[in-house]
Amino acid sequence: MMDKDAGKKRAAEEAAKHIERGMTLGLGTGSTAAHFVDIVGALVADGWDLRGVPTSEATRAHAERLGVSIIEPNETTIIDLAVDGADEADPSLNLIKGGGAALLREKIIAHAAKKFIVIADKSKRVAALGAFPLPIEISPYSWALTVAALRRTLSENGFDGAPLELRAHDGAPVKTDGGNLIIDARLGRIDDPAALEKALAAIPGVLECGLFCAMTDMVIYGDEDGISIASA
Ligand SMILES: O=C[C@H](O)[C@H](O)[C@H](O)COP(=O)(O)O
Repeated sequence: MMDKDAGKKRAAEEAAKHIERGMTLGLGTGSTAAHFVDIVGALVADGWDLRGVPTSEATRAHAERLGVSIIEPNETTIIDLAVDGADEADPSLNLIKGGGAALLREKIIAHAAKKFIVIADKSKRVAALGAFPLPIEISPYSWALTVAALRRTLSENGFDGAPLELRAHDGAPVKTDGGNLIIDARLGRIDDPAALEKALAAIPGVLECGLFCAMTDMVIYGDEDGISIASA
């Protein structure tokens, strides 16, 4: 059986080749991005001048433990390189993200970065997005109204009756770092992710969805035997 963690680590090592001294780095969230944060920490320990903009409180704590200087998102408008994991990636480099509930901050940072590299073990590579339930971050204010609007928009986009679940842990709704809620939408195959991303973004109360379309410069997949790269 493939050791997924070895693939994640290899992909992170390959992405680290794009780091240059003096860079401000967008630091992603999740088990794959954590390998990249480890490498950034090792470079800083070696004396490299690097700064990190974290996409979650978990990543902030991890980077701080390693001595990486943290830049608040409001303190810079320049992010040289952002590196993050993904839950699925298709051949056009469209992604589903948000399995770890960090999608809103991740998307802000990925969009702002001059270069956005995704790192993943090979199990994340899919022919079409959608087997992974689509995370949708919504405001807790009047969330029932937002979910009703979400159902209408999904129906108009060919996903009539798709099961929607409020993400919960130990019986309580999961709150994102920004205090929002996550709806996981079981859509099945998404033929036009860009159109769906746009439609979902138009719903008041939807803060972001986990579709990241036309944003990724490169996906680096790793497995035990090596890496493969898909570029835009
Ligand atoms: O919200 C979480 C992020 O989008 C993660 O990057 C994504 O879920 C992948 O996580 P992992 O690398 O742990 O599979």
